[in-house]
Amino acid sequence: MPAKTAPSLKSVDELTPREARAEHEALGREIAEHDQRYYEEDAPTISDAEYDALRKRYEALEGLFPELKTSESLTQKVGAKASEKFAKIRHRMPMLSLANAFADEEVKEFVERIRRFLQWKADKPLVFTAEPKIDGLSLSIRYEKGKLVTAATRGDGAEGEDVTANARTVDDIPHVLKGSNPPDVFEVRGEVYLSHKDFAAINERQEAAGKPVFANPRNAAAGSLRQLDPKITASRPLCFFAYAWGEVSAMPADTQHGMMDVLKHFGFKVNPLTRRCSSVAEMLEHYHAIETDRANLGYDIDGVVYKVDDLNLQQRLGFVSRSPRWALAHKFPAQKAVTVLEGIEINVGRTGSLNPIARLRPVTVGGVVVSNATLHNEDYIKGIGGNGEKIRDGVDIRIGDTVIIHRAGDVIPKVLDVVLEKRPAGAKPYEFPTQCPACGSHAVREVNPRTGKEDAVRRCTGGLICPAQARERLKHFVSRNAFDIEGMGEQRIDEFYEEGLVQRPQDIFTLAERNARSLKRLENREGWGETSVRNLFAAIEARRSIALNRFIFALGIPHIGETSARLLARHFGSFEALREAAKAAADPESEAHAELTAIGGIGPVVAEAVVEFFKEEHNEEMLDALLAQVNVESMEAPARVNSPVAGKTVVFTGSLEQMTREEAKAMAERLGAKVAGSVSKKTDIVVAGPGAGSKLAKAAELGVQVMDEDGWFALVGRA
Ligand SMILES: NC(=O)c1ccc[n+]([C@@H]2O[C@H](COP(=O)([O-])OP(=O)(O)OC[C@H]3O[C@@H](n4cnc5c(N)ncnc54)[C@H](O)[C@@H]3O)[C@@H](O)[C@H]2O)c1
Ligand SMILES: [Zn+2]
Repeated sequence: MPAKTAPSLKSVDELTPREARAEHEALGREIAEHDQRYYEEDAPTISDAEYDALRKRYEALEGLFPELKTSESLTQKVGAKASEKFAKIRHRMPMLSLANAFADEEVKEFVERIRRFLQWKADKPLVFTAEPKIDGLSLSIRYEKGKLVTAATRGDGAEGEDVTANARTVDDIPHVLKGSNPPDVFEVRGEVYLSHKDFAAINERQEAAGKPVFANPRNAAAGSLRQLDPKITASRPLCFFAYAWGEVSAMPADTQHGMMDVLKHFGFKVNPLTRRCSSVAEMLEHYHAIETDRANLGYDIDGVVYKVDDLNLQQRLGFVSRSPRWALAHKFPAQKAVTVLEGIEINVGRTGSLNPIARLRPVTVGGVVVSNATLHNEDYIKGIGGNGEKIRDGVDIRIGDTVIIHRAGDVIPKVLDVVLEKRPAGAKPYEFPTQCPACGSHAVREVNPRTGKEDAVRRCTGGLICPAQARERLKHFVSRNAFDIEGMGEQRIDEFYEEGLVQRPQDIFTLAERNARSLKRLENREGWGETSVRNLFAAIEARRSIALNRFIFALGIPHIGETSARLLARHFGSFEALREAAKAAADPESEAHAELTAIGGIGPVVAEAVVEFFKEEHNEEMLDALLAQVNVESMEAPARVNSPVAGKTVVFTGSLEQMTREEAKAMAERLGAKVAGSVSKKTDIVVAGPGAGSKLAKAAELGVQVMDEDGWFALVGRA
């Protein structure tokens, strides 16, 4: 979090020049930090409305103290510098921002200003276009002789990021201009955005993969376009609306709306809600119509953009520092409403997170009836969350409270504040459940061993038996490095789960038997035949016997990846031994507990997860049923490996050329070494390939033995 500027209690005109300078400087720093998060990292920490308020104050300071307005001022700048991660493209015509307005009155002033500037007669109509302001990120696409040659983000307006390969994966962006006679050079500009539906799907996938979710569709769109790997961009269904242009060798129209028709002609989508207006009243009418329709559009917009229609007049009007004089963004007010919190429900996510949902007395916000809102997490309700995730210090949220809800562009509204004066007598602090409402298992907040901090999210420990998580867990269970059942992909699991055929892991192994008995036979499924069914059953049969490490990994115990599974398998040799030890280790004073935590490579977090897993009665039942179906192969008691690296800790760094990282790791482990991710005093050997950086430096500093790949092979042989 940036240092929050203490909100000055004084209005701008009460400040001394010194105070103004100090505040201007502090605000500038704060805004720059938000810009960095928003433009560079695609992860803002404050809402756009809050950001706009900071900007407004900053501009007001410069308005009254013009000496603060230097060329370094943020009022002179657009966006943020292009990221170093990308190649740069210099814009032949700068990509600018837009002046903002919030009140209807400001729209009137905007039109009057333009009339004065052009000395336009009072009774002569002046035409504007009014169109939705799409909340995405702008992109400039250059076509030469009708062919797409480059695509760049706005960056700081002068220079953007080269995202050509990524832009080519967007369906709405033609690779070749359609229609006839495109200008030799035609730079098309517009907005890349994501629909609400696709945004929700992307976040679901992010969550399922344990990756951070995006705050809103804009960030998700920006994060998706600004990828170093165009394949990732291609997997995200980005959309594009064209609404402007940069360099054009021969202008094909002389009005804004005429240019929209041209863009359409060349194969672009242009927004259908664009209107021509010839008075302020018409502009405002269209603004309010769009505002009312906003929730039904299926994508985020954050206002309406007015533009002078006549391109000659646009030319005459020109620019003021960072925005054209002929355009205005009329933003929608943040949408807030007051209602009563009637209850709190806990929704269990696909990865076991317990998500609190506010049940609200239905209330209309911006034309939409809202009856649910997110409460984020336990700490948010308690009023102790960090990271801006709290309403106000120490203010908790209780059932019966009168609350202020906020519906921003995002899809899920949130509870923003509590009206404490209206708290009913006897309202009690909310007790967050410690058991999963979906399966009854314990729900815990993990402690990050590195920071010692509790995770904000409470998670169900039910794993495979929790219906809320079952599908994801089943997918993991059959995945490549677990049971690896051919023909049981993610989609099949989804189908079988929905049809009630496979809901628990053991069901997979009774599928053939049940099929033989049932009338509802797999052979009768659409697109299936005897052969496909036979193949599936054969694939399942082939896995009735499984290696111990794979079996442990397949269980999906939190924090047990392949490596820990292998370590546990090697240490205990059989599943029964592991199970017994884990149960005995429930007593933290026990020998078994000491033994578990002493296994090399198994830290306290993993040990705790193992203990928790075997503590659950549901898991025990599932295991009994599963073990009645499959044979878990025992492992030889760990052979004392006799190799020059046995018992040593090895770190691989840099790019390896003779083996993959995984191979290297497997090899070292086979030879009895422990492979670590970072260099510490405990490290014995660092194997460094080309490009090794900080780890190499650290090794030198600690005096750790360093060798290259050849050195490694010389030491351990090519076995
Ligand atoms: N929350 C944060 O931390 C944070 C930080 C930085 C910026 N922001 C947000 O970004 C805004 C400033 O960004 P900005 O400089 O891009 O200005 P802007 O978003 O207010 O307006 C300019 C942009 O509007 C877009 N646009 C969408 N539809 C358009 C249309 N039909 N015609 C023309 N342009 C259209 C273009 O991409 C253009 O670059 C702030 O007002 C704030 O809302 C938020
Ligand atoms: Zn559960």
